[in-house]
Amino acid sequence: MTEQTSAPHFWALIDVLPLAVLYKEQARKAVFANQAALRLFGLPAQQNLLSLSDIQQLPLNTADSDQPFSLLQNPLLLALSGTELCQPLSIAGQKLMLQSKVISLSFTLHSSVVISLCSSSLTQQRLPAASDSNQLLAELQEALAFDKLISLISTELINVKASKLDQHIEDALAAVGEFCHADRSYIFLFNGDGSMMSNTHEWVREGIRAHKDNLQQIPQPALPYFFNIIKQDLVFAVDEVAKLPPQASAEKQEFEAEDIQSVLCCAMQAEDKLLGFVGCDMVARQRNWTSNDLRRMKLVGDMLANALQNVSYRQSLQQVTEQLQQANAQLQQQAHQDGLTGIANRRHFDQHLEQELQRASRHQQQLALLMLDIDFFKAYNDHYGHQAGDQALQQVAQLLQQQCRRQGELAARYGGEEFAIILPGAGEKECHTIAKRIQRDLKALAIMHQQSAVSSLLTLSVGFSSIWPTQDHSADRLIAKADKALYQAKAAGRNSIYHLSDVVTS
Ligand SMILES: Nc1nc2c(ncn2[C@@H]2O[C@H](COP(=O)(O)OP(=O)(O)OP(=O)(O)O)[C@@H](O)[C@H]2O)c(=O)[nH]1
Repeated sequence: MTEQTSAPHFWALIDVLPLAVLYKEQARKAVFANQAALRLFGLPAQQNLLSLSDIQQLPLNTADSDQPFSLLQNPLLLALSGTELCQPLSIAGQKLMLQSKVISLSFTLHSSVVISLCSSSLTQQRLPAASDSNQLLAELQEALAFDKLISLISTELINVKASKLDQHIEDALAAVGEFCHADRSYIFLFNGDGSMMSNTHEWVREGIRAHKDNLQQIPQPALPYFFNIIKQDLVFAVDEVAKLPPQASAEKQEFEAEDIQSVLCCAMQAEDKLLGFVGCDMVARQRNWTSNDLRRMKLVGDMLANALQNVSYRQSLQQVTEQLQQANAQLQQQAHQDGLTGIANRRHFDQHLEQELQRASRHQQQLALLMLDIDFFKAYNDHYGHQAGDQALQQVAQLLQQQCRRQGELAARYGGEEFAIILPGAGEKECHTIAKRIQRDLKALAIMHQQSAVSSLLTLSVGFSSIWPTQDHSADRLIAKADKALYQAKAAGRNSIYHLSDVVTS
């Protein structure tokens, strides 16, 4: 017995009652049967914990025709799923009355179902009349239909996409509105600190006025009684708005302005956080809310709260993922970029040259490398200052970048005032043309250099090498070749273009 409850005294008492009792905490699977129930079903005294499949096997027949119940109409299963019943039936020819109640006991976290089976003669006066039986049947069918619909919607809601959430919420609101015979059902969500609420979704019966648009950002002081009750009790149930207490005058005024006669709201909580509430109104007539209405509303509230929470988790996860991806891309770019000039840095240059060498070797294409160095740059720095030197480096870098228009072409800062350009597919003639164009464009920028020995403007020297790469070619060899040509251009007087030993002065 200790398996299904933390209150053994309570069970010791129930166990010896002469009345047959079945008990199930809603969060647990097993159903506890007391001694009288076991005797009634002809089960051994020790088998006081029954599974749902044990329950299905019990010899239960209809009261009038002694036929076994179909699965969907089995009153024990209906009662255990939370439908409150008062129904005649027969067990082994004995006429009995089944009564079930959903209750909350202080020592259990969840509500529980208590089912009693007693001789129908004891409850003769409470037996339903023929018309009541039809009513009972209609209620049962409705309860069943509601449970089916809700389990369908909740299955859909488990992994609902943000784009489909609104549709599913509206379906759930329509279901709860219909099954609670309400005229309007809705969801309100609280803002971050719970000081304001807004109507986010609404369902209205045909002919009933919608109010959603007028119910946005309602502050707590506007409806203080309602805010307090829903936050403290998690349920706000009013059968007759006219009978609201004096301290609820603001609420009464608001409800009357919306022609509301009865209201039922249940909090939506996720992980102990109050997200908002789901509720419904009676407009055309007044209604005394039943425990079934409350159960349905709670069920829908829990379901929607979970769905809203899941979608919000997934959205924030997606947001964080996107931020991380952006930060990663930025880091990646920074790792490949020269801080001063913004063009490729030496690390990027090395990787790119290696890739292009392999590609050129695979496709048997030429690959050219230009090395470019500003002339008399120390003198420029000394004369115009380091900051002006930085600006000149940036201008040159931009100019070189503009030369790289085709796929695979890359301009990089090789180090200090030395730059490099990788030109896949370029032969000597093309390299020379590009080098000339660079010198011409630099001249057009007209960066003054009074201390230069070759010109009054900033100039640069170029060395290049163009090869047909094979497996044996290494990046180091290509760089060494272009660098040697650059050295020769410098030695030959600067502001020159050199291709190994062939000097072509500008
Ligand atoms: N402003 C600035 N100057 C730099 C930077 N990196 C290197 N330099 C300077 O570039 C100058 C290079 O001087 P050298 O290697 O003597 O060459 P040079 O004066 O250009 O002479 P040649 O190359 O022979 O024409 C040095 O004064 C460095 O301080 C930089 O990021 N900013």
